[in-house]
Amino acid sequence: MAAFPFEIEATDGKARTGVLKTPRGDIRTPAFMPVGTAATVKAMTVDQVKDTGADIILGNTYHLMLRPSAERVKRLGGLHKFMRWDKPILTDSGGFQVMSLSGISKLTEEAVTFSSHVDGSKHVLTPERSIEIQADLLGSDIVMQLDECVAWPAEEARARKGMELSARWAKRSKDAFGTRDTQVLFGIQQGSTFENLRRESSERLREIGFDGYAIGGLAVGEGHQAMCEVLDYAPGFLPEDRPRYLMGVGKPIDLVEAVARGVDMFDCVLPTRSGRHGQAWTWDGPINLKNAKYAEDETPLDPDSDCPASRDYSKAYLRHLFKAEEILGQVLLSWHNIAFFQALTAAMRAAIAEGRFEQFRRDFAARHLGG
Ligand SMILES: CN(C)CCSCc1cc(N)cc2c(=O)[nH]c(N)nc12
Repeated sequence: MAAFPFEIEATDGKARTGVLKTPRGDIRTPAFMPVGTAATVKAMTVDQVKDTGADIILGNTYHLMLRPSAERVKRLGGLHKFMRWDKPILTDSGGFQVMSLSGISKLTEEAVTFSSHVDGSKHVLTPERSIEIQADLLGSDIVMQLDECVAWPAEEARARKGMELSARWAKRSKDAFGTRDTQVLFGIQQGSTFENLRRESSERLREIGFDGYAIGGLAVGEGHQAMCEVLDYAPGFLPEDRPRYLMGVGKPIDLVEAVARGVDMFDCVLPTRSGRHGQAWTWDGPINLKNAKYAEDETPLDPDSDCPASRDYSKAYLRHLFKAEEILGQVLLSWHNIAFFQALTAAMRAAIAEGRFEQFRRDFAARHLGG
């Protein structure tokens, strides 16, 4: 019996909508998880994040083990208490961030060893240590196995090596995690853009058995088209009665097209990172608020939104804040963008429940990409 029941309430084609029930609260799927890398969703308070409708946020093993250290977070009561977020948290296992953020790093069968991008200190991350950090020290609700995300493009032989290492680390992660009744462990499918490798990765993960399955190795530069081609088959290799989490994705159109192919959960830094740089995501596509055409535009980003950042502030004021490099601009636009991503997943959940997802998918693309 899985520790977290996953109840699929409706399907429409390959799209599903449901609820992942956890001790800290229900996660409505399709779900977008705001990224809270260093124990904060950047530029937002936890109350603002909650206000957007987010049911779960992401934390990061890599960042928190370096600063303030996982042991200190533990001494301070764990990640939920430390950052005052009492709903579910999913933590990534750290390997991906090591390869993309740290200085010198070495990857062997045993571990990833690397130097901190913060102070150059040396660190070792094994599947066992990553589980200890996530499950015992940070206290996250959804724990990710340690994996190797192979860079794109990859030769098949290289992709196979990474997939096989990740599968061996999946077993070590599961053995280290053991059985727990208030936390769950997700395996991560690898295999780059090779169907046979993705199938084999999935078979190995299913043999080991996980409470949920992530699709890794995408959103690494392959582009929307190539990602969708992998998603035409990759989700279907995973158990249909467990959540499927597409890591690091993505733009609004990526979420819609991935939901159409059977994905349930997403995380991406895009809404917060682009918000800090003046890009607002809307039903009509992204807009750059620094553009002079908004200088005296008194309309809000979305008058129909229940998010104050979307409903109550004029584009002219938001543009002013960015031109003046006022911190409030970054706060309001991060808040608006996260609220938009939550409104998008809520609209998809409703469309699937009402059997009209294909129409939603067509209408969204026409309006959002229409230009
Ligand atoms: C804040 N987020 C960007 C971090 C969580 S998602 C990071 C992340 C992104 C992508 N694209 C691929 C992978 C992957 O293959 N494996 C792991 N462990 N993490 C991944």
